[in-house]
Amino acid sequence: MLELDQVSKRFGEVTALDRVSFRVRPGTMTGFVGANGAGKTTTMRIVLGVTGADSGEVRWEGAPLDLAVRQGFGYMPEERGLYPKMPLRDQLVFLARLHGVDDAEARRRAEELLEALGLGERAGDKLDALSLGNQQRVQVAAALVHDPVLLVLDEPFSGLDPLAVDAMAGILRERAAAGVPVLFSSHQLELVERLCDEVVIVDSGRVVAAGDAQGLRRAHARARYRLTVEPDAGWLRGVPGLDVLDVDGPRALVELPTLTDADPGVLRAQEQELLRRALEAGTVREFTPVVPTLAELFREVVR
Ligand SMILES: Nc1ncnc2c1ncn2[C@@H]1O[C@H](COP(=O)(O)OP(=O)(O)OP(=O)(O)O)[C@@H](O)[C@H]1O
Repeated sequence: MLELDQVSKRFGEVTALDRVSFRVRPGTMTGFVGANGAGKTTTMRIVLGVTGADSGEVRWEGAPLDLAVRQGFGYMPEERGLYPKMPLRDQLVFLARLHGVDDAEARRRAEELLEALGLGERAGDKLDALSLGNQQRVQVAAALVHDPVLLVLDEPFSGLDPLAVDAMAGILRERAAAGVPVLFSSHQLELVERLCDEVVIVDSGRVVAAGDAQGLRRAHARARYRLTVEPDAGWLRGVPGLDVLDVDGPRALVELPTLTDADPGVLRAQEQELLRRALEAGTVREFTPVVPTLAELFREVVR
């Protein structure tokens, strides 16, 4: 497991990271989200040792990181760092060799990865002869070629078409399923929601929410319900304290004034009161809690 413990970093007057703490567990895909400049790249660079932290600690399996441990990590940096004029196979072999993999094994892995990424036939082509999406696949191959114990990827999905997104997602999922903790940053919240077990949300260098994606969506949002009350749900607009997000004939989407992780007694009382009013107003066909999307959670915690 990777652990960040109170990691802080300043660049002159700018506080890039302010006591950032979170964990990336074995076998999980963790999505790292935050607005531009929130501190994602800086965090990843500190994990990989590209940048040093001012204070705090990063640990792997409970021990502070050193060069040997970092050698075992796989990193896809934001500034894609491969050689445009070098054939794909040669780049991957070279990178694996840098990580201490012997030549025969490096060749075997390079071929296997290129095959798995649908680039087997392009192994002898130069990187700059490939489309952007295919270059991105090679970038991820470069992060994987030494069979890393941890994967850290900065925006691996940016610029990919839907098919390439699926291919990339499949590769990352497979690594996670093999027990590798996977941390990746993305601005595509629907994608993060679809792929991740855990999410970490940063805002201005601080972690504002972290943990199980489903649980966070529930805990950080206001209690929301889909209501269908025949013949018409317009009366909901007159209920004090109720936020009516949408009404369409008998159907409505409403929010109680309470967070879903508030005192369960308070929440239940508000729910019952709403239901009582609905039963008075007509025939209740539907009264269902609605879990907000990750994008909605993001807007709620990043203000
Ligand atoms: N080398 C540097 N020198 C000065 N300031 C820096 C440097 N690197 C990052 N910063 C600043 O630190 C803050 C965090 O930047 P960082 O690149 O980590 O954000 P990010 O979340 O990755 O953003 P994006 O989504 O735009 O990639 C920003 O205010 C940025 O301007």
